[in-house]
Amino acid sequence: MSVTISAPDAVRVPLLPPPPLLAVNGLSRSFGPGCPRCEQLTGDAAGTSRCAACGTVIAVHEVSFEVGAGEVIGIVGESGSGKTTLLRSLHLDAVPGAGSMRVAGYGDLFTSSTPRTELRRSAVVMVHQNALAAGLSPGLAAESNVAERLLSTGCRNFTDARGQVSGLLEELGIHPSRHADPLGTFSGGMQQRVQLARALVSPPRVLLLDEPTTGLDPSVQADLLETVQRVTDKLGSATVVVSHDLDVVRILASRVLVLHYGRVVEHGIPEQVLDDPQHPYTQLLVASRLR
Ligand SMILES: Nc1ncnc2c1ncn2[C@@H]1O[C@H](COP(=O)(O)OP(=O)(O)OP(=O)(O)O)[C@@H](O)[C@H]1O
Repeated sequence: MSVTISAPDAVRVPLLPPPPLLAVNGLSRSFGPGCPRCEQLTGDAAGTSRCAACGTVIAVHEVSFEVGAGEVIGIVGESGSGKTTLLRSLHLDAVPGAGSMRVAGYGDLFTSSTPRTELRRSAVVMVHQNALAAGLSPGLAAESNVAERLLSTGCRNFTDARGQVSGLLEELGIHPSRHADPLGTFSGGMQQRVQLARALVSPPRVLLLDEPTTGLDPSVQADLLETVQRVTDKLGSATVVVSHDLDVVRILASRVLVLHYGRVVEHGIPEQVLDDPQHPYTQLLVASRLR
Protein backbone atom coordinates (compact mmCIF):
# COMPACT_ATOMS: atom_id res chain seq x y z
CA MET A 1 0.00 0.00 0.00
CA SER A 2 1.44 3.43 -0.91
CA VAL A 3 1.06 6.33 1.49
CA THR A 4 1.16 9.94 0.30
CA ILE A 5 2.43 12.40 2.85
CA SER A 6 1.58 16.01 2.16
CA ALA A 7 2.61 18.99 4.24
CA PRO A 8 -0.22 20.73 6.06
CA ASP A 9 -0.96 24.24 4.77
CA ALA A 10 0.33 25.83 7.94
CA VAL A 11 3.94 24.79 7.28
CA ARG A 12 4.09 25.84 3.62
CA VAL A 13 6.42 28.80 3.30
CA PRO A 14 7.02 31.01 0.27
CA LEU A 15 10.27 30.32 -1.58
CA LEU A 16 11.37 33.96 -1.29
CA PRO A 17 10.50 36.56 1.34
CA PRO A 18 8.30 39.39 0.03
CA PRO A 19 10.32 42.35 -1.35
CA PRO A 20 10.68 45.26 1.09
CA LEU A 21 8.37 48.21 0.62
CA LEU A 22 11.27 50.61 1.23
CA ALA A 23 14.92 49.86 0.45
CA VAL A 24 17.54 52.52 1.20
CA ASN A 25 20.97 51.78 -0.15
CA GLY A 26 24.25 53.62 0.47
CA LEU A 27 22.63 56.95 1.29
CA SER A 28 25.30 59.61 1.86
CA ARG A 29 24.92 63.34 2.29
CA SER A 30 27.45 65.98 3.17
CA PHE A 31 27.60 69.74 3.51
CA GLY A 32 30.70 71.35 2.04
CA PRO A 33 33.03 71.03 -0.94
CA GLY A 34 34.46 67.61 0.00
CA CYS A 35 38.07 66.51 -0.44
CA PRO A 36 39.96 63.22 -0.82
CA ARG A 37 40.60 63.09 2.96
CA CYS A 38 36.98 63.55 4.14
CA GLU A 39 36.25 59.86 4.65
CA GLN A 40 39.45 59.20 6.53
CA LEU A 41 39.15 62.28 8.77
CA THR A 42 35.54 61.71 9.86
CA GLY A 43 33.57 58.98 11.62
CA ASP A 44 34.03 56.91 14.73
CA ALA A 45 37.82 56.71 14.79
CA ALA A 46 38.24 60.41 14.01
CA GLY A 47 35.61 61.36 16.61
CA THR A 48 33.92 63.93 14.38
CA SER A 49 31.75 64.27 11.31
CA ARG A 50 33.59 67.42 10.20
CA CYS A 51 36.59 66.96 7.94
CA ALA A 52 39.64 68.70 9.46
CA ALA A 53 41.13 69.28 6.00
CA CYS A 54 38.26 71.01 4.19
CA GLY A 55 35.53 71.62 6.81
CA THR A 56 32.94 69.47 5.05
CA VAL A 57 30.40 67.81 7.38
CA ILE A 58 29.66 64.21 6.44
CA ALA A 59 26.15 64.24 7.93
CA VAL A 60 25.09 60.79 6.66
CA HIS A 61 27.48 58.18 5.33
CA GLU A 62 26.53 55.03 3.42
CA VAL A 63 23.36 54.24 5.34
CA SER A 64 21.41 51.20 4.11
CA PHE A 65 18.28 49.49 5.45
CA GLU A 66 15.04 47.89 4.35
CA VAL A 67 11.52 48.18 5.76
CA GLY A 68 8.65 45.83 5.01
CA ALA A 69 4.91 46.55 4.82
CA GLY A 70 3.52 47.33 8.28
CA GLU A 71 7.03 47.36 9.76
CA VAL A 72 8.49 50.20 11.83
CA ILE A 73 12.22 50.88 11.96
CA GLY A 74 13.66 53.23 14.57
CA ILE A 75 16.65 55.57 14.14
CA VAL A 76 18.40 56.78 17.28
CA GLY A 77 21.48 58.86 17.95
CA GLU A 78 22.53 61.93 19.89
CA SER A 79 22.20 65.49 18.65
CA GLY A 80 24.23 65.99 15.46
CA SER A 81 24.43 62.28 14.59
CA GLY A 82 22.58 62.82 11.31
CA LYS A 83 19.00 61.74 12.11
CA THR A 84 17.31 64.85 10.71
CA THR A 85 19.47 64.89 7.58
CA LEU A 86 18.64 61.23 6.96
CA LEU A 87 14.90 61.76 7.48
CA ARG A 88 14.85 64.90 5.33
CA SER A 89 16.63 63.03 2.57
CA LEU A 90 13.98 60.30 2.76
CA HIS A 91 11.38 63.08 2.54
CA LEU A 92 13.08 64.25 -0.66
CA ASP A 93 14.06 67.74 0.53
CA ALA A 94 17.11 67.42 -1.73
CA VAL A 95 18.83 64.69 -3.67
CA PRO A 96 21.64 63.28 -1.49
CA GLY A 97 25.20 62.95 -2.74
CA ALA A 98 24.93 59.21 -3.21
CA GLY A 99 22.57 56.29 -2.73
CA SER A 100 19.13 55.13 -3.72
CA MET A 101 15.72 55.00 -2.10
CA ARG A 102 13.57 52.34 -3.74
CA VAL A 103 9.88 52.28 -2.94
CA ALA A 104 7.77 49.43 -4.31
CA GLY A 105 5.75 50.63 -7.28
CA TYR A 106 7.80 53.82 -7.70
CA GLY A 107 11.41 52.76 -8.31
CA ASP A 108 14.23 54.97 -7.04
CA LEU A 109 12.66 58.13 -5.64
CA PHE A 110 15.98 60.03 -5.77
CA THR A 111 16.15 59.69 -9.56
CA SER A 112 12.41 59.51 -10.30
CA SER A 113 11.08 61.78 -13.04
CA THR A 114 7.84 62.19 -11.06
CA PRO A 115 7.81 65.65 -9.42
CA ARG A 116 8.84 65.67 -5.77
CA THR A 117 5.57 67.30 -4.67
CA GLU A 118 3.66 64.44 -6.29
CA LEU A 119 5.85 61.78 -4.62
CA ARG A 120 5.32 63.51 -1.28
CA ARG A 121 1.56 63.31 -1.79
CA SER A 122 1.40 59.65 -2.65
CA ALA A 123 4.59 57.75 -1.84
CA VAL A 124 6.29 59.29 1.16
CA VAL A 125 4.70 61.38 3.90
CA MET A 126 6.26 62.94 6.99
CA VAL A 127 4.69 63.60 10.38
CA HIS A 128 6.71 66.45 11.89
CA GLN A 129 7.48 67.26 15.53
CA ASN A 130 4.92 70.01 15.58
CA ALA A 131 1.70 70.06 13.56
CA LEU A 132 1.51 73.84 13.17
CA ALA A 133 5.17 74.17 12.16
CA ALA A 134 4.49 71.39 9.65
CA GLY A 135 2.09 73.61 7.73
CA LEU A 136 -1.29 72.61 9.15
CA SER A 137 -3.55 75.66 9.54
CA PRO A 138 -4.54 76.63 13.10
CA GLY A 139 -7.56 78.60 11.86
CA LEU A 140 -8.92 75.74 9.74
CA ALA A 141 -11.19 73.02 11.14
CA ALA A 142 -9.40 69.78 12.08
CA GLU A 143 -11.42 67.91 9.46
CA SER A 144 -10.56 70.46 6.76
CA ASN A 145 -6.83 70.12 7.53
CA VAL A 146 -7.17 66.38 6.93
CA ALA A 147 -9.52 66.66 3.92
CA GLU A 148 -7.08 69.04 2.20
CA ARG A 149 -4.59 66.19 1.68
CA LEU A 150 -7.26 63.79 0.50
CA LEU A 151 -8.46 66.31 -2.09
CA SER A 152 -4.86 66.99 -3.17
CA THR A 153 -4.52 63.29 -4.04
CA GLY A 154 -7.38 63.63 -6.54
CA CYS A 155 -10.44 62.61 -4.46
CA ARG A 156 -13.42 64.60 -5.76
CA ASN A 157 -16.29 62.79 -4.05
CA PHE A 158 -16.93 65.17 -1.17
CA THR A 159 -19.44 62.94 0.62
CA ASP A 160 -16.98 60.05 0.58
CA ALA A 161 -14.15 62.37 1.64
CA ARG A 162 -16.14 63.69 4.60
CA GLY A 163 -17.00 60.16 5.75
CA GLN A 164 -13.43 58.98 5.38
CA VAL A 165 -11.97 61.96 7.25
CA SER A 166 -14.47 61.75 10.04
CA GLY A 167 -14.00 57.96 10.45
CA LEU A 168 -10.23 58.31 10.61
CA LEU A 169 -10.27 61.23 13.08
CA GLU A 170 -12.55 59.23 15.33
CA GLU A 171 -10.31 56.17 15.04
CA LEU A 172 -7.38 58.34 16.06
CA GLY A 173 -9.23 59.47 19.17
CA ILE A 174 -10.74 62.82 18.14
CA HIS A 175 -14.40 62.94 19.19
CA PRO A 176 -16.81 63.89 16.35
CA SER A 177 -17.99 66.91 18.36
CA ARG A 178 -14.50 68.43 17.82
CA HIS A 179 -14.00 67.67 14.10
CA ALA A 180 -15.24 71.09 12.96
CA ASP A 181 -13.26 73.03 15.60
CA PRO A 182 -10.25 75.09 14.49
CA LEU A 183 -7.01 73.11 14.90
CA GLY A 184 -5.51 75.98 16.93
CA THR A 185 -7.96 75.21 19.77
CA PHE A 186 -6.60 71.65 20.15
CA SER A 187 -3.97 70.43 22.64
CA GLY A 188 -0.51 69.44 21.36
CA GLY A 189 -1.33 65.72 21.55
CA MET A 190 -4.58 66.19 19.65
CA GLN A 191 -2.85 68.29 17.00
CA GLN A 192 -0.37 65.42 16.50
CA ARG A 193 -3.31 63.03 16.03
CA VAL A 194 -4.80 65.36 13.39
CA GLN A 195 -1.41 65.52 11.66
CA LEU A 196 -1.27 61.71 11.72
CA ALA A 197 -4.80 61.53 10.28
CA ARG A 198 -3.73 63.89 7.50
CA ALA A 199 -0.74 61.68 6.72
CA LEU A 200 -2.77 58.50 6.67
CA VAL A 201 -6.03 59.59 5.07
CA SER A 202 -4.56 58.53 1.76
CA PRO A 203 -2.18 55.81 3.02
CA PRO A 204 1.40 56.47 1.88
CA ARG A 205 3.85 53.71 1.00
CA VAL A 206 6.37 55.24 3.41
CA LEU A 207 5.52 57.07 6.61
CA LEU A 208 8.26 59.15 8.27
CA LEU A 209 7.84 60.15 11.91
CA ASP A 210 10.13 62.91 13.20
CA GLU A 211 10.24 62.88 17.01
CA PRO A 212 6.46 62.31 17.11
CA THR A 213 6.05 62.65 20.90
CA THR A 214 8.41 65.55 21.68
CA GLY A 215 6.84 68.07 24.03
CA LEU A 216 3.88 65.88 25.01
CA ASP A 217 2.98 64.68 28.53
CA PRO A 218 4.00 61.07 29.27
CA SER A 219 0.39 59.81 29.35
CA VAL A 220 -0.39 61.60 26.05
CA GLN A 221 2.81 60.13 24.57
CA ALA A 222 1.78 56.59 25.52
CA ASP A 223 -1.69 57.07 23.99
CA LEU A 224 -0.25 58.50 20.80
CA LEU A 225 2.29 55.69 20.45
CA GLU A 226 -0.43 53.09 20.93
CA THR A 227 -2.42 54.81 18.16
CA VAL A 228 0.57 54.96 15.81
CA GLN A 229 1.24 51.27 16.40
CA ARG A 230 -2.37 50.32 15.67
CA VAL A 231 -2.75 52.35 12.48
CA THR A 232 0.64 51.52 10.96
CA ASP A 233 -0.11 47.84 11.54
CA LYS A 234 -3.46 48.19 9.84
CA LEU A 235 -2.45 50.35 6.88
CA GLY A 236 0.72 48.45 6.02
CA SER A 237 2.97 51.46 5.33
CA ALA A 238 6.74 51.11 5.81
CA THR A 239 7.43 53.43 8.75
CA VAL A 240 10.68 55.13 9.81
CA VAL A 241 10.66 56.81 13.22
CA VAL A 242 13.43 59.10 14.43
CA SER A 243 13.58 59.82 18.13
CA HIS A 244 15.91 60.93 20.91
CA ASP A 245 13.74 58.86 23.21
CA LEU A 246 14.86 55.24 23.27
CA ASP A 247 11.52 54.22 24.84
CA VAL A 248 9.63 55.51 21.80
CA VAL A 249 11.75 53.33 19.56
CA ARG A 250 11.47 50.37 21.90
CA ILE A 251 7.66 50.60 21.82
CA LEU A 252 7.18 51.23 18.12
CA ALA A 253 10.03 49.65 16.21
CA SER A 254 10.78 46.06 15.34
CA ARG A 255 14.35 47.06 14.37
CA VAL A 256 16.61 49.90 15.38
CA LEU A 257 19.60 51.63 13.76
CA VAL A 258 22.07 53.58 15.87
CA LEU A 259 23.61 56.58 14.07
CA HIS A 260 26.93 58.08 15.18
CA TYR A 261 28.74 60.75 13.15
CA GLY A 262 26.37 59.89 10.30
CA ARG A 263 27.32 56.19 10.25
CA VAL A 264 25.25 53.20 11.37
CA VAL A 265 27.32 51.76 14.22
CA GLU A 266 24.86 49.14 15.40
CA HIS A 267 21.55 47.67 14.28
CA GLY A 268 19.21 44.90 15.36
CA ILE A 269 16.01 44.26 17.27
CA PRO A 270 15.39 46.77 20.10
CA GLU A 271 15.77 44.15 22.86
CA GLN A 272 19.20 43.27 21.50
CA VAL A 273 20.49 46.78 20.74
CA LEU A 274 19.01 48.60 23.74
CA ASP A 275 19.34 45.88 26.40
CA ASP A 276 22.67 44.44 25.35
CA PRO A 277 24.44 47.15 23.31
CA GLN A 278 27.73 46.08 21.74
CA HIS A 279 29.12 49.33 20.37
CA PRO A 280 30.64 51.71 22.99
CA TYR A 281 28.58 54.59 21.60
CA THR A 282 25.30 52.67 22.00
CA GLN A 283 26.39 51.68 25.51
CA LEU A 284 26.88 55.37 26.31
CA LEU A 285 23.52 56.30 24.76
CA VAL A 286 21.70 53.66 26.81
CA ALA A 287 23.62 54.53 30.00
CA SER A 288 22.84 58.25 29.67
CA ARG A 289 19.16 57.37 29.31
CA LEU A 290 19.30 55.43 32.62
CA ARG A 291 21.04 58.20 34.56
N1 LIG B 1 22.44 72.73 6.08
C1 LIG B 1 23.53 72.33 6.75
N2 LIG B 1 24.73 72.90 6.51
C2 LIG B 1 25.83 72.50 7.17
N3 LIG B 1 25.85 71.51 8.10
C3 LIG B 1 24.68 70.92 8.38
C4 LIG B 1 23.46 71.29 7.73
N4 LIG B 1 22.47 70.50 8.21
C5 LIG B 1 23.03 69.68 9.11
N5 LIG B 1 24.34 69.93 9.21
C6 LIG B 1 25.32 69.23 10.08
O1 LIG B 1 25.15 67.83 9.84
C7 LIG B 1 25.31 67.10 11.07
C8 LIG B 1 24.07 66.26 11.31
O2 LIG B 1 23.00 67.14 11.62
P1 LIG B 1 21.50 66.62 11.88
O3 LIG B 1 20.64 67.83 12.11
O4 LIG B 1 21.11 65.70 10.81
O5 LIG B 1 21.67 65.79 13.25
P2 LIG B 1 20.53 65.29 14.24
O6 LIG B 1 20.98 63.95 14.69
O7 LIG B 1 19.21 65.37 13.61
O8 LIG B 1 20.60 66.35 15.42
P3 LIG B 1 19.37 66.87 16.34
O9 LIG B 1 18.93 65.68 17.12
O10 LIG B 1 20.03 67.93 17.18
O11 LIG B 1 18.32 67.42 15.44
C9 LIG B 1 25.58 68.13 12.15
O12 LIG B 1 26.97 68.23 12.33
C10 LIG B 1 25.03 69.41 11.56
O13 LIG B 1 25.71 70.54 12.08
